[in-house]
Amino acid sequence: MPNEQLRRMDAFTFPSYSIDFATGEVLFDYALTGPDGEQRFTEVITLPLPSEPVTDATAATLARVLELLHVVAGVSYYKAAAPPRLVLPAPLGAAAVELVTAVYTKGLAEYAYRNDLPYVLELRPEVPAGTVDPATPLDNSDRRPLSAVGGGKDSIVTLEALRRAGLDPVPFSVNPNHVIVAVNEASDLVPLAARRRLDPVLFELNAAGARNGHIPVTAINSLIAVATAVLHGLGSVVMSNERSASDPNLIWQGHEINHQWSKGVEAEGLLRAALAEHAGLTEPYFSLLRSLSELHIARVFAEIDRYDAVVTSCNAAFKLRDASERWCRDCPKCRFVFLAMAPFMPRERLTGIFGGDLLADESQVPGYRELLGVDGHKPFECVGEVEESVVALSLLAQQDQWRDAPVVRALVAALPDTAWQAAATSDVFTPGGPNFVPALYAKALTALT
Ligand SMILES: CC(=O)N[C@H]1[C@@H](OP(=O)(O)OP(=O)(O)OC[C@H]2O[C@@H](n3ccc(=O)[nH]c3=O)[C@H](O)[C@@H]2O)O[C@H](CO)[C@@H](O)[C@@H]1O[C@H](C)C(=O)N[C@@H](C)C(=O)N[C@@H](CCC(=O)O)C(=O)O
Ligand SMILES: Nc1ncnc2c1ncn2[C@@H]1O[C@H](COP(=O)(O)OP(=O)(O)OP(=O)(O)O)[C@@H](O)[C@H]1O
Repeated sequence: MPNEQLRRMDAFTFPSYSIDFATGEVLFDYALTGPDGEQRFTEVITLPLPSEPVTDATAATLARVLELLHVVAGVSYYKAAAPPRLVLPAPLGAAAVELVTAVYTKGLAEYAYRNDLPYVLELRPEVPAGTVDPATPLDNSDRRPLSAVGGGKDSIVTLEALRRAGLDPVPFSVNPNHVIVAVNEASDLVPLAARRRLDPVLFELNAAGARNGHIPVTAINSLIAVATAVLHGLGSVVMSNERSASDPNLIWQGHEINHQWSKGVEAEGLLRAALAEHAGLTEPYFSLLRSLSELHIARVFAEIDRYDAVVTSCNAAFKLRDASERWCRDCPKCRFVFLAMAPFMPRERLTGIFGGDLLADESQVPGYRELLGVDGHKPFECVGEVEESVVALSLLAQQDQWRDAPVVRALVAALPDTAWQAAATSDVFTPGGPNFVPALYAKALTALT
């Protein structure tokens, strides 16, 4: 469909969804509609099947989770045109509507900002009139947790915290690539995996110049994880989203623009409330690392060495096409994670993990200046706060192994006195902020930190 026609689309709808219990295949249909006709999409998600037959009660709860996932996963296709109307397929309760509204506004805020589409920040879904039958309550909170694994340091810390506390986690990933497979192998735990296939038509539209941009992928992966946990009779889905994920990159048109919005604590609360209301799940989902800073997580990770040969936090390794093998060593996330780990491990170990020494490479200085708040705003990436980078740098400046590294010297010279004063009183190693971690799990984290 030509781009001009896409731009004239006036509504995004959700025609149908279905699940096949023989294959685990879930089909989600979407449509962009407008004066020139419609553009249909089908996303396919394949859930891992349990060995036991699925009971009616499980199928009913699963259907409720999939109803939420159908609507949330639509963001990938909505964004190809960003029409003014978002027309939901069925009545929803207040908490579910709040989640959906936030996913399409706050979750698409970076996309709205980069494409200069301020109305997306104000989008309100049209909800069909009617009531929703109350969900049957399901309390699986005493079952084995499903631990989402993204291949990076954060989910490794969570997996190890749960394992060491005897909680017997089941690693789980959506579309595990070779990095995630290697992390799971290093863990010696038996993982579950779901497959997610975006409609190839989306890539054709992208190539032809359709609107494109960042989407709240963690909200989608999280609901796929909850669906898998329900299907397998497992307990809570445990995420590894850190404190700083809740902090915005910038303010635009009076709205917070946060690249990591669906990793933040607001999204976590909305998802939990929607799952409780719509699916009856009492303890479905939380982030174990919510109260920790990235720097704190890096310090904990340094105590664990069984994943050194495989851990990869760089997003370039997770692209659908032309992915890097492991760390690309030239993006904000590589720079930040290198800086965050450096104070807590021998230089040789760190350069072994990354395949190179970023603090020896002066071409990295401009990127590090952004992370340290000297230039520009916090990059649109999964990186910690400026304060965390400054604290890491101040620790490096005190260590013989790093003090004379060219990048460390250049950055120490670039930072104003005020930044050092802020670092000196920083609370980055003091857990804090709101979280939803149940008491049993909080103990698992405390034991590791
Ligand atoms: C790997 C990555 O960072 N991808 C972002 C990148 O996409 P790119 O085109 O370079 O590569 P692909 O990921 O292979 O995607 C191809 C196109 O497919 C569409 N798409 C992909 C996944 C999806 O769920 N829905 C989609 O519509 C999209 O049109 C792509 O062009 O740039 C894109 C545009 O800015 C980003 O949307 C891609 O981000 C992925 C969705 C992704 O998985 N990103 C995570 C690594 C990520 O950014 N995580 C955040 C958490 C953000 C959150 O709130 O959840 C983080 O770690 O901070
Ligand atoms: N493919 C995936 N399948 C399931 N969960 C995922 C996937 N990718 C990321 N996640 C989860 O989403 C959350 C955010 O991902 P993120 O990439 O920030 O974390 P990570 O890979 O654990 O660590 P790092 O921040 O070091 O990259 C984490 O809880 C992670 O486990």
